[in-house]
Amino acid sequence: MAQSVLLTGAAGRVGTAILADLADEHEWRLMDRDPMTEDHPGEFVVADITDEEAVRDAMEGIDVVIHLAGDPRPEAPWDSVLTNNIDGTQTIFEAAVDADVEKVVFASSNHAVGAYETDERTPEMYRAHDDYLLDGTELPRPGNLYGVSKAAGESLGRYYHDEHGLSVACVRIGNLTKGHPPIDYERGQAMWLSYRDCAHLFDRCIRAEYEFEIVYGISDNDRKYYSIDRAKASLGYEPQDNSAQHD
Ligand SMILES: NC(=O)C1=CN([C@@H]2O[C@H](COP(=O)(O)OP(=O)(O)OC[C@H]3O[C@@H](n4cnc5c(N)ncnc54)[C@H](O)[C@@H]3O)[C@@H](O)[C@H]2O)C=CC1
Ligand SMILES: O=C1O[C@H](COP(=O)(O)O)[C@@H](O)[C@H](O)[C@H]1O
Repeated sequence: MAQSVLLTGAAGRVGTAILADLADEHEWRLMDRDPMTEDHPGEFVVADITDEEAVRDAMEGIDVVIHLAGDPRPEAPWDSVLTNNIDGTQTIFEAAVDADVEKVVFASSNHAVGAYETDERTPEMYRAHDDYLLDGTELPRPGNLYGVSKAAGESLGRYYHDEHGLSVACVRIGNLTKGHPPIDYERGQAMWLSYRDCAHLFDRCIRAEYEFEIVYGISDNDRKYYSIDRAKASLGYEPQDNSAQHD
């Protein structure tokens, strides 16, 4: 059944990947502080996620929120991630609860756990023969302030689930690259997320039933150091791509 979905950060890369495959699958309300130049489904709201009134208006009649908007730069400074990623995400969760939204899907990141990639483990952990695997049950271990902001977003999700009953899925997205895995970048190949697997994974987050989940968002790469078992079991994720097919 088509659901009414609010997609924040719709004009960005992840939003573009989602809409490329799912434009006709759901009823979309798109939100971004930058207007979208290309054709898009549904209505488009130009607003900043830190504008509480605009967010509350955009939340009306929505079943599911996919929250992508934020500063995506691993090197982003604290004032930006505090405003856009932490404060903005809290505004989204609070408004979602007040509007009786059923599910919020939060775009977390590999950088929430980046510091597990120690000098002792790398680069071996990026290779197919290495069996080191994070599965989503480990504690956050950010390697930068951007990663701290993503760990904070996951904690906000846990809180809004436990205290307010919201269904929350946090997707620790790997490296979304269009067409092919990153070239000459072993780490990026290990956490590659193809555009079609990205759209499929977020579609599963819209459709599946869950309480609170943290899953890794990568394709079924031979090199992987993130398990996709939880995404398969709790969401029904069935990725089709593998960076090894592009070697
Ligand atoms: N692209 C990737 O490989 C990965 C992305 N992510 C996360 O996924 C989300 C989307 O990332 P991308 O699409 O790659 O980034 P992007 O920069 O291409 O898109 C982000 C969009 O959010 C909008 N935005 C930013 N701050 C906003 C605000 N305060 N209010 C309203 N709109 C705002 C921007 O205008 C932009 O269109 C981000 O939260 C990022 O941290 C996480 C891991 C990997
Ligand atoms: O969270 C993110 O991760 C991806 C991949 O990280 P990188 O360290 O391999 O660049 C990054 O491209 C993206 O911008 C960021 O939001």
